[in-house]
Amino acid sequence: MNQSKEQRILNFVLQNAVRGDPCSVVDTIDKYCSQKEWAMNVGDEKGKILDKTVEEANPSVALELGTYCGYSAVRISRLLKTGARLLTVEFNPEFAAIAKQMIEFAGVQDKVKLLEGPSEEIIPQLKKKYEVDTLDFVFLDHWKDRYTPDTILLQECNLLRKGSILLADNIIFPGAPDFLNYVRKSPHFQCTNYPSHLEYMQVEDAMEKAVFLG
Ligand SMILES: CCc1ncnc2c1ncn2[C@@H]1O[C@H](/C=C/CNC(=O)c2cc(-c3ccc(F)cc3)cc(O)c2O)[C@@H](O)[C@H]1O
Ligand SMILES: [Mg+2]
Repeated sequence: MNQSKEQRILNFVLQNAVRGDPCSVVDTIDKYCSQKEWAMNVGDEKGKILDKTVEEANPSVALELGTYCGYSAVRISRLLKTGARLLTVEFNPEFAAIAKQMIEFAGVQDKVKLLEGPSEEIIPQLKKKYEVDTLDFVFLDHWKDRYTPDTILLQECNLLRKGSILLADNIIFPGAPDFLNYVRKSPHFQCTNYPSHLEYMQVEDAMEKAVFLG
């Protein structure tokens, strides 16, 4: 049975990156996906915006929606302070298996907890089952039509606090128009737009930061 693209990405990392070195894992995925096969990792240009936002948030507890191969989970967790943790949600079992191996190879498994299942099921479990009080940082990079319902769900579950930082990928391409509308019109969010480019391409894209005001 021939391999999936995601399996090929993982194999390239296992053969070319440095075990235990998250930066080398991130760089190796970018090398593969820019030179051999495109894949929907946030990439290095938008990744630098992600880095800056994570550093601004300096989170104790971070959430990622849409793990995929684990590129941004490795990218985020490499910046976390001692004792801080990232919860990342992925409902495709094949992708979750790839991401788990990617996270372990990078050596960040003690900082990252991969939660398998749909976000609308996982989010309501975060407080009781995963001992979350509130989230300091949320990275939205899953199906674009889920950004808004999940942002509403996070509020309904009391998972956001004054100053919680949400960062959403793909505001322009593929686009998340209803999310943009929702957060920009809401009195509960202070929004900032970060123009960039689609990963590995010269196509316009952007990220949106939405700070919860309580
Ligand atoms: C049910 C809620 C829910 N719960 C848990 N996991 C969920 C989930 N919904 C989705 N997932 C997982 O998240 C990942 C999906 C991510 C979706 N991302 C894009 O579609 C995207 C596309 C382009 C692009 C495509 C084609 C182009 F031509 C150009 C650009 C670029 C980008 O950066 C992109 O992020 C997968 O692992 C899903 O299994
Ligand atoms: Mg994306």
